[in-house]
Amino acid sequence: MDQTISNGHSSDQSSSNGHEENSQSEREESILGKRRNGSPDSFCDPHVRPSMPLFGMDIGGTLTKLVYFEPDNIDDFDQAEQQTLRTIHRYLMGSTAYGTTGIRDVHLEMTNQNICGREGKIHFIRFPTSQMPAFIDLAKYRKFSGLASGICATGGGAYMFEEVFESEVHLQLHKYDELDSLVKGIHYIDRYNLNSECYYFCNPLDPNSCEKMPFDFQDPYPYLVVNIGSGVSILSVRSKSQYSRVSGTSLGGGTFLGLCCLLTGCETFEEAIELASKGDSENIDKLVKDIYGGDYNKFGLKGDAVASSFGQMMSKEKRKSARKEDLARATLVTLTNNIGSIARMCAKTEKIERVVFVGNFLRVNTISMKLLAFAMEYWSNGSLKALFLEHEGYFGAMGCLLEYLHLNNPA
Ligand SMILES: Nc1ncnc2c1ncn2[C@@H]1O[C@H](COP(=O)(O)OP(=O)(O)OP(=O)(O)O)[C@@H](O)[C@H]1O
Ligand SMILES: CC(C)(CO)[C@@H](O)C(=O)NCCC(=O)O
Repeated sequence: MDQTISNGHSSDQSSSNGHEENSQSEREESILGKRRNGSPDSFCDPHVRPSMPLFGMDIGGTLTKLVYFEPDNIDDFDQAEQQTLRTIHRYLMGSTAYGTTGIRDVHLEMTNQNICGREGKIHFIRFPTSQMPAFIDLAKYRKFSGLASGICATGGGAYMFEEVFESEVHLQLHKYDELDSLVKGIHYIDRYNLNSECYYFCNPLDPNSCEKMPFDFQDPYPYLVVNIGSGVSILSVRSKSQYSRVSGTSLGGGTFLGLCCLLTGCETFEEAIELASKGDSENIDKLVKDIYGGDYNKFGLKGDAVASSFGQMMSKEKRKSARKEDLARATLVTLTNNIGSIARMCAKTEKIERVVFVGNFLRVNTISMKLLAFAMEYWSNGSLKALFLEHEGYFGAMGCLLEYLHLNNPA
């Protein structure tokens, strides 16, 4: 299969990086500005009906995320579309698990959505990108080639798998840039989620009273996005249509999972997080007090701060007594703190106070979210706020569908 995959075709994709045309941003302003949380306005021009079904797919380095808009009233469509929609409905809605690895995140489903004059629901589905050959076989078998609308796709895989989709499935991928899509998806989902999308952890410095609280993200600019996927991209977002990628690091969610598998023999992300939840990183890391016997006062370093991640592992004895749980926890803490530290420096350089952490690394991972909340507050003396979004890793997939609707349905 590798032989049939092309790496090319990227040159026709222009990067917007904050230089989107005004007409596009004004159009979006007028579209997105209309409604917040559930008023009956339509997302785009209700007179221009895109053909169904509507899918958006983000093919990432580790996970593929799929959003599907399911119209409520299937009887409104012509016969051919009805047939396709019923088949999709039977397959996708019949279950919450597909094969051994595909999952529909039912808790994230968005109801009462109005896209181009159609009421419906948005569904959120994910599977490992390593399963793409099986997905392509399924698409062939289920005759996805009949989908008049094609599939909107983003992420590196939109480029890598474009040719194989065309030659094997006879399906065109409409490609969109992953970071443009990410920003668009964040703005749409935050605005149109009937439940609160954005949250923070209050009292992050006190483990006994630290708890999740809703955050009003209505007037968010400027803010930093830290997208923790396989790798990490950091964006400075100045308005609905203006952003730039200010930094990134290859030490991301993929690094956590890769190192954890190596060090503990675990096989899945869920297993790695479960191990970490039972571990103690202080058995693995060297703390300031392990070096100073207490605080390093001159530069405000508390004795409990980590001086050297994995620093105890230079000792043979300590290596012998290291438990899998401790190693998993130390790996998680190391990666999280490093990302937090880079995010803090970017926020300082960009003179930004709100830092929004997204990406599937944060899935079922309250440990990292609380650590990031703590790190932002503690190391900035309370001037930075860590924010989180419920739809974690799905913004790119949502955003690329929106890009398609904008381009094809100018308001
Ligand atoms: N079920 C899962 N399987 C594998 N990794 C998972 C899972 N759930 C959460 N993760 C974490 O999420 C990360 C992937 O996040 P995400 O889907 O946002 O990125 P991606 O799009 O695959 O990567 P990139 O954007 O860098 O191409 C993994 O590296 C891992 O740390
Ligand atoms: C390469 C991407 C953008 C793919 O999503 C991501 O994995 C990433 O931002 N990696 C970090 C690359 C770097 O800036 O070092």
